[in-house]
Amino acid sequence: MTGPQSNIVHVIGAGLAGSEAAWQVARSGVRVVLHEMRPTRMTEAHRTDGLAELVCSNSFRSDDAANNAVGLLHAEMRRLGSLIIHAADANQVPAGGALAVDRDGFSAAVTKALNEHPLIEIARGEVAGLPPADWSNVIVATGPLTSAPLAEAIRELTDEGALAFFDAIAPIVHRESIDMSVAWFQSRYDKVGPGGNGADYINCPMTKEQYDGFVAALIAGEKTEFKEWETNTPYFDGCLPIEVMAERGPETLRHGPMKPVGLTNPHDPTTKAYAIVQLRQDNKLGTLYNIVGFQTKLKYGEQQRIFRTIPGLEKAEFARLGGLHRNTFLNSPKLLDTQLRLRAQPRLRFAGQMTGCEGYVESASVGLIAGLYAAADVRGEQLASPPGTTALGSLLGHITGGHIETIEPGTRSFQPMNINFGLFPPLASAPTKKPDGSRLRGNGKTVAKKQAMSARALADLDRWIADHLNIAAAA
Ligand SMILES: Cc1cc2nc3c(=O)[nH]c(=O)nc-3n(C[C@H](O)[C@H](O)[C@H](O)COP(=O)(O)OP(=O)(O)OC[C@H]3O[C@@H](n4cnc5c(N)ncnc54)[C@H](O)[C@@H]3O)c2cc1C
Repeated sequence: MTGPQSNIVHVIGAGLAGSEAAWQVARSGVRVVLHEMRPTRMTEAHRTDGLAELVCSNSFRSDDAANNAVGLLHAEMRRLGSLIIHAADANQVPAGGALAVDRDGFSAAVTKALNEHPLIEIARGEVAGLPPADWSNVIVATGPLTSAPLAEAIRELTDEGALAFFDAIAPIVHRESIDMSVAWFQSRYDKVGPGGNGADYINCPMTKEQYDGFVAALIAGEKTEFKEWETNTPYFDGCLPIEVMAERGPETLRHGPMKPVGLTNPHDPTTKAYAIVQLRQDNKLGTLYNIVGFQTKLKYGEQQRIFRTIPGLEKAEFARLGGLHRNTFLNSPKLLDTQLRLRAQPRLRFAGQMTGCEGYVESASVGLIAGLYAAADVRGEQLASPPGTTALGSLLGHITGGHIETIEPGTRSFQPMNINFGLFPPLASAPTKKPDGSRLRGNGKTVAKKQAMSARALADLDRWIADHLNIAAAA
């Protein structure tokens, strides 16, 4: 493509995020070059040269916009003219309440739409390092398996610890599902760290019998195997899976993440716990807590079964489960501004899983907003961020600032996250009554809360679209 580079957006990577970003840029009337390295170079997981290839499952998860956060994100993306959701809708296969697709039909539809758009040029070839200096408006959407030369160049631009090559994810629990008649708030030795108040952790006590049973369950629990290409990536610096620690000896965890020192159980102050599991606040809202040091390769079902044996977590609801796999992503809350631009080099904007979201839909949604931001830049405008009450806005909030750094210095704690209601700001007043005036109880309350959050999100998104975008919201 010839012409002044300042009028062109370059998108690197035509996966879920890059394809959506390119579509949104072009839809805004701005020219775009979409760079994709396949088929010249493949990632370890992609198999085709199709754009927006789904590397694993064919599901975009729940399509229930009223009760499920990812379903709500689908609805928001439909209102914003998403190519990815449109192609998914057009290539649906039956999957109950989920939006699942025929993967080949889906990828072919995305490829066709991008190929046929007059403002989009598709350039096949790897961007093997930092983009040329005259590319003034770039979206990097190269995904969890970004090719090595580009990943290395980005790492040099940031700093040693700012670009991760591995997820070592500890499970994250919804705060309201923790039984505080068993657990309690306290920091070890009541230490007040930066931003803390001396009672920053939730502690769950264990007796010797409970601890021994827990260690045995970790060792016996079914694990996910590493893929062959993952075994070559180093991950052992300070993020050993909890079951590997358990295998090293029965006392290892009691001297590691489960040490019982510096903590007193206010529910039973005279009894010393044999081991203590700690949970640390994970988002500014205080709605999510991660289980400290519990990164794991246990299968998801096993994690729920075993972690619910921890006193206080019997009814734990998990916002995400633990894991360990190859994933290239930025420490975005530090490195990116609210417009997803790299602070160190603002011509580079990031999108997709590299920003620290997780999942096909989330990656595409971050591509969508990155495309709108980039197109606004070309017009010399700045697009206001979507409201934090929307699914898109709350996900962006998590990526660019909502996550809190750990209160002990040194450990990097930002981890990729699926959209979930824990990322949304609480309602000004939670519903307490049904439409017939009777009181809501138990699960009914949770359902009503989610529905109220979803309704608030869609109303706020429609207002934002009317105020800031030159398109009509499609219901
Ligand atoms: C093995 C694996 C399985 C996963 N399974 C699921 C799942 O089942 N469900 C789910 O919701 N999420 C899954 N994910 C997580 C995530 O949702 C997907 O990886 C998703 O595709 C991320 O979207 P993206 O656009 O950020 O990256 P991608 O869709 O991976 O797109 C990145 C694109 O950039 C290209 N590229 C890379 N480097 C360069 C370069 N230097 N120059 C030019 N092009 C480049 C790649 O070829 C690719 O096409 C999985 C991730 C992995 C790694």
